[in-house]
Amino acid sequence: MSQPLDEPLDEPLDDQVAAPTNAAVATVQPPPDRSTHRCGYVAIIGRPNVGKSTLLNRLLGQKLAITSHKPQTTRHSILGVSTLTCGQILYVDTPGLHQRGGNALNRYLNRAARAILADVDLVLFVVEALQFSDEDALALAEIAKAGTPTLVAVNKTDRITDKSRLLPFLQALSQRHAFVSIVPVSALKGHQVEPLEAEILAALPAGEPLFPPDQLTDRSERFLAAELLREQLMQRYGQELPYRTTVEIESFTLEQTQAGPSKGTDRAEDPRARIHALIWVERESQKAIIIGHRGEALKAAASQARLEMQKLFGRRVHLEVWVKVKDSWSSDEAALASLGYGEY
Ligand SMILES: Nc1nc2c(ncn2[C@@H]2O[C@H](COP(=O)(O)OP(=O)(O)OP(=O)(O)O)[C@@H](O)[C@H]2O)c(=O)[nH]1
Repeated sequence: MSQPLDEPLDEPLDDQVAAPTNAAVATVQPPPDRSTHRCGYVAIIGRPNVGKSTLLNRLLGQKLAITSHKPQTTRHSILGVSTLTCGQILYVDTPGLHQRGGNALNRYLNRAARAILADVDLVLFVVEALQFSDEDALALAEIAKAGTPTLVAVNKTDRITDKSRLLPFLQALSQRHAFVSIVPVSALKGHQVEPLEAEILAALPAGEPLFPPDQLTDRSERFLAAELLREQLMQRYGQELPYRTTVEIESFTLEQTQAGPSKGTDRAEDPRARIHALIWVERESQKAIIIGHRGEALKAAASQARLEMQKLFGRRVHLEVWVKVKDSWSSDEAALASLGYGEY
């Protein structure tokens, strides 16, 4: 059984729609010598909810990774490409390392984070100012095991009114591991992000760019569409329900909205994306909650997701969303693999 939306969610294109460009360009002064051009992979690691995805979006200068106030929003690693005048930084956002290793999804998330740690040039370890929990210690233990050079971003400094409290925290942190450096930041407010970026760049090996300068990610629009819909589920529904859901893009096609070039230009209009998405839940009762009274809840979520997709893709989007029940998808390894959680 599936539930379509009453009406298509196809509204006029927002004037603010921007193509995915890399707005972080030229935040660091280029060194005169071209041979110092740097390029490398940086894994963003930390416990759930510490602000990894928010920091990645800030470093990229635009939203790529989804965020919410709930822990474990990130389930897939995602590559964000930041092309600067004197280097290219390839950020890998990872699912938060966590202790609750219980079900198949959690085991998958930990495996994913560990595999990435061993395979990058630099680790950006994100912790929260004045907080160092058992989960942070667990993440640091994994980092130490991998032996990769590590820089720390001490995030959420905007929450600390008495900044003098930070110094002893930073000193204690420096005793825990031989970090390359420790930089206090606020990903939310954008404080100290440029000095952090300069430190990251300086710690990368010399090398030519691996991606074209206008490429923001290696992930497809299809993948990003699923993530943007899942973000709405994380942000809008109760504490537990989002963890019992996942999103699958059943079809993603591009259709030309006009036969020839747009009026007054010699360029054909960008093709519109036509997306059919499935939201998988584990029980009929969850399906009813996702859909809401007369479909209002689902319609609001899908409508916002569609606007976010248009912003990221820089093209019009027609989105149809259906909700289906798949029993215990999150605890079954085979079901996980069928939903795209099979890389690690
Ligand atoms: N006050 C404050 N809040 C922040 C900051 N950075 C992130 N947050 C908030 O912290 C919450 C979690 O942020 P995310 O970026 O989703 O965290 P994450 O580490 O990617 O989370 P996981 O997906 O669980 O791994 C969100 O509500 C953010 O708005 C910050 O610098 N200051």
